[in-house]
Amino acid sequence: MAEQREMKEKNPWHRPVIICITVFIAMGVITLVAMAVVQNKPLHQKYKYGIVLDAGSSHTSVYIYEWPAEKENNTGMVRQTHACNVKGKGISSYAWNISYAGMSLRECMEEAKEKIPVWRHPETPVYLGATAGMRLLRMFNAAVSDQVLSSVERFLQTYPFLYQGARIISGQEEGAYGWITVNYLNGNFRKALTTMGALDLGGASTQITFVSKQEVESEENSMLFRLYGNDYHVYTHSFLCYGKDQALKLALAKQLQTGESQLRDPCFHPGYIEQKSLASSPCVPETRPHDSERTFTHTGTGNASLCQEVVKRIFNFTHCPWGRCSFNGVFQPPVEGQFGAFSAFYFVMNFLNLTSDSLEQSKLKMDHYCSTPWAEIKQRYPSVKQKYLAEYCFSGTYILTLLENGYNFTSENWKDIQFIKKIGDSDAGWTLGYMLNLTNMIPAEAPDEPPLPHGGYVAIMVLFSLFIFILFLLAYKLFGRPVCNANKQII
Ligand SMILES: O=c1[nH]cnc2c1ncn2[C@@H]1O[C@H](COP(=O)(O)OP(=O)(O)O)[C@@H](O)[C@H]1O
Ligand SMILES: [Ca+2]
Repeated sequence: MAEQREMKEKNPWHRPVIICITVFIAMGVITLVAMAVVQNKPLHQKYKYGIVLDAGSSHTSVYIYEWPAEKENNTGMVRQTHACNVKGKGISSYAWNISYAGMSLRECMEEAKEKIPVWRHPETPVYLGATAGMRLLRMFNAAVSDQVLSSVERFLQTYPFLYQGARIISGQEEGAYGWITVNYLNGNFRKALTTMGALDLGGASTQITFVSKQEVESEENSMLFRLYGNDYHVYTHSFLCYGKDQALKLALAKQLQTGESQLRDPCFHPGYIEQKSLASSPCVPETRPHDSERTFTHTGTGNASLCQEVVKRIFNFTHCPWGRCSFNGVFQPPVEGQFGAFSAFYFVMNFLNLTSDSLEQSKLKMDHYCSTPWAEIKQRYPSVKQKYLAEYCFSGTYILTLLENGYNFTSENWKDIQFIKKIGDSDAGWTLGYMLNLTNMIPAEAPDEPPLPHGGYVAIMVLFSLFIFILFLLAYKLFGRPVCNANKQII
């Protein structure tokens, strides 16, 4: 007994002070590793900002984007933090009131000044891109469209941001940047996944953009992007005058061709009656000289199938100089894959509750909706803007016709169209893609990334420290006593 006690006392592992020291060392290792790892993380995320103004035909929106400053070239980092709708109409409507075009942006730009930290103002880029409304104005009167752009330019330059220009973007750019936006936000580039097509419906133009495995026969519809180490052969087309507001003008002009002053229109609800005039625009050329403002009485008859016949007449399906066409002699390969349909595609289909219906169900619902009397519609939706409300029967029918007869979607692939407004926090639209491109934020080649994300690295370090600690304990249990026993045998 006395020998045993002596042995225990000689074995240092049996002393409580040594046990305590071991535990403290192990805990110290864990704490040190954890602290070193946490300390390596940047102190706090510093954000950078960018502002893009979408000067559309119907109105202007101001978008603010932010991204972590040290992750500028990592794709998937940019997100929309704020959107502001400019009151009033689009900048092209200031053609005869030019000095107010810039001033109209004041409220939203003041908001941007408040939302972005002051110290970031001088390095925050501001871009303005104008779309089909300004394209039409330029066709109508190039000098006036230049003056409108100068007015907004002068105004934007009074702000403390880094002004990067105001210009009319091409239809090709509008389509391509919309496609970049939806695929960037869905993380498709980073993961080298198959991409999603983009369908954008505005007031004055509409865009279709998707990756096609088939050859793109017409050069003007073909774009090549190298993003994140992958090549994308993209088909894109923008139809000027086929946004929903100009398409309505085309449909009215077609029906007014007979020269009557009374128009009985199946695309408007029964009981709808308004005095209107149809001003000539580059989309609706004057059919008769000296007849630039045709006034007429517009009455609704509410019949969706007849409306579809009217809408079909604004497309030319017979002339096609290529292997295959969408309409108006424009080449289009067969649609393939998933599509995101945004802006007015979403507003209209969402209002009509058609975002998750089949093509057949959508047509049946449109029959019912269009034949509902105007008085009942107004009563049912008292808070909806009357201009939108009056036009939803036309707009819904136009969308179904454009997608089915124009782009050749079928009952089978209708489910591949997702009507979307936002992806995460960011609106689907061309603006984000535009900014990503101009700031070179999507690299052509994939940058080298650390093998582990920061969180995973911390977890592994802590687990390893724990593992070492447990090994210490085990070693004590296993080797502490046997040493005594061995000594006993020798004795
Ligand atoms: O809440 C809504 N309901 C229906 N249509 C809407 C709503 N908000 C916007 N819109 C429509 O979306 C379209 C937006 O077009 P935009 O102004 O972007 O023209 P653009 O892209 O052809 O230049 C317009 O036709 C506008 O009337
Ligand atoms: Ca638009």
